[in-house]
Order: sequence, then C-alpha cells, then structure tokens
Amino acid sequence: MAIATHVASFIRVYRYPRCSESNHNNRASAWGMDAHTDSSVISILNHHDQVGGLEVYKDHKWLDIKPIPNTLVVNLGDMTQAMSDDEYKSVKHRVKANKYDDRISIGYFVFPAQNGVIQSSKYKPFTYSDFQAQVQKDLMTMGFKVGLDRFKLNQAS
Ligand SMILES: O=C(O)CCC(=O)C(=O)O
Ligand SMILES: [Fe+2]
Repeated sequence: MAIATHVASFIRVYRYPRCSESNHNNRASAWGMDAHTDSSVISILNHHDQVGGLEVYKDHKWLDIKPIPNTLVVNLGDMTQAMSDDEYKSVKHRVKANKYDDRISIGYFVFPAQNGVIQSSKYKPFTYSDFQAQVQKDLMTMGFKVGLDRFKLNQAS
C-alpha cells in the first residue's frame, strides 16, 4: 500500500538506431536496451507498428512482443510488485535494435510520490526516494540495478 497524495510521471521518447549486428549471437552492441525491470508503478508504451524488438522474460524464456496496431503495451513496474505483496510481478524486459529500421517508442511512466511510504508484507517500508537512491548507488558501485531485492524483509542489507 502506498500512502501518497500525488504521483509523478513523465513521457520519454526513444529512437533506437538500426543496427546491422542485431540478432547476431546476442551481441551486446545489438541491444537497444539491456534487460531490466522498470522502477515505476506502471509504464505505458506505444510502439512503431512495424518494428518489434521488445522482449519480455516469462517462464525462463524471452518472448517477442509483436506490435499490434493501435495498441499500447502496459508493463507493471517494481512499485506495483511491492504494493501488491509480490502478487503482480515487475516484468523483466529488454529491447533489441532492428536490423533494417530505426525503432521509435514512446513511454509514459508513472511513479509514486517521492516521500510516500510503500508498505508491504514482503519489503521493509521505503519511499520511492529511498528506492531511487539505492538504485543509483548500486549502478555506481556495482554497475547494475539490484532493485527490490535490496528492500526484501529478512535480507541482510
Ligand atoms: O522502448 C521500449 O519498447 C521499452 C523502453 C523501456 O523498457 C524503458 O524505457 O524502460
Ligand atoms: Fe523498461
């Protein structure tokens, strides 16, 4: 549950330049965006109708998300996972650059209020501000986002 009086949100527009190396043995250079979960509550994505590239990790496999015309993709983020006591999972996803075409996507990301306390049976109470600071710290010191695991109850910190 989040005690918050208002939320924050932003829109991000991406252009992933085409990459002839794409599909080439999972070469790092071919990835438009590496595997991650969003820190948001929800993320709403609008994709170019013809250019796919979004992949979602489900049942130990990466699945291609084929664009459907006039359809938005809604991803649940880390904050929804915490607020739902892990009932709804923050989906791991990544973006593959396209071999032939630039890829454009527009994302609308919704976040909790910075100082609203997120309480759950699975995680220590934290604010989005605490979460963001921890993510930044891990990125700087370890080079990757640890995310919600940092706040898990009964976890050494
Ligand atoms: O471009 C996309 O389809 C996804 C972008 C994304 O995952 C993100 O901005 O977090
Ligand atoms: Fe994402």
